[in-house]
Amino acid sequence: MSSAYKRILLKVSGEALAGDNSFGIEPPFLHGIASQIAEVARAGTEVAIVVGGGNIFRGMSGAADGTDRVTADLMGMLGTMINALALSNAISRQGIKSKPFSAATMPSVADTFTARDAKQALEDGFVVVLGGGTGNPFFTTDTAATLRAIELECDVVLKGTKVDGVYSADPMMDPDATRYAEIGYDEVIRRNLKVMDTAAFALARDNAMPIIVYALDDEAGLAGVLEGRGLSTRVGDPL
Ligand SMILES: Nc1ncnc2c1ncn2[C@@H]1O[C@H](COP(=O)(O)OP(=O)(O)OP(=O)(O)O)[C@@H](O)[C@H]1O
Ligand SMILES: O=c1ccn([C@@H]2O[C@H](COP(=O)(O)O)[C@@H](O)[C@H]2O)c(=O)[nH]1
Repeated sequence: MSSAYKRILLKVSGEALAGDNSFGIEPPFLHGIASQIAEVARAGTEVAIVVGGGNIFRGMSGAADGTDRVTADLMGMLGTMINALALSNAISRQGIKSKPFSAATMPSVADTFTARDAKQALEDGFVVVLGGGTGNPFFTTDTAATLRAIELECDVVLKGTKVDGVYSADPMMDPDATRYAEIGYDEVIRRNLKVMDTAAFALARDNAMPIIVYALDDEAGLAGVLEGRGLSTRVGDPL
């Protein structure tokens, strides 16, 4: 296997960890994703991961149910930490060194994220799994993924999710939606395509960080997507 990328930032959707359920972590899905990550790491690509938390708690829905937004977002960020611990452990069980970091200080749980320490861990051959999002309310793990990719000088963000790319409309809602093979940052923002939030796309644009959106259950797997096989959409400046 050969990949054009030396260091990648993989965003793993929290919802994908729940598999066919709407909540929690399903071990076969967790271990399937960990095995794809281990394959890529074994082949020499440095991998940093940001995990979402949609399978545990989303701040917006908590706030809609009456919890104040800041508290609800803190709960959401803690949810991503649960996923980060689970994924880091699953990667270690594949025989690949992995270290979780937390955006919030919780020393008995994980090292606190600093770009310096996370970069050092990557250079030492660890897959780093970054929980707690950006550490700030009113953000998402998509923005955290883009931010960390820039801080860690990654070559690309891979957004692994339930759909196989960016569509003209939400493909879960509109069966006539069509997939883009490639789309520019400004167009994805102008068309308000919701596969990632606008803040994440704007940060990526301003720092020329390319994003590849693909389905975590793509047959080609993460390794194949990195080699340009499988279905995906590249968001970025025209090649
Ligand atoms: N134009 C679009 N193209 C593709 N997907 C879209 C589009 N608009 C909305 N979506 C939806 O965006 C979803 C992916 O984003 P979402 O933020 O919900 O998930 P995630 O960030 O991967 O999950 P989590 O919050 O659990 O980590 C897809 O499942 C899809 O239904
Ligand atoms: O930087 C961040 C990242 C996340 N949150 C909260 O966590 C949940 C889960 O994250 P998803 O990106 O939706 O998977 C999110 O709904 C926010 O409530 C945050 O506050 N700040």
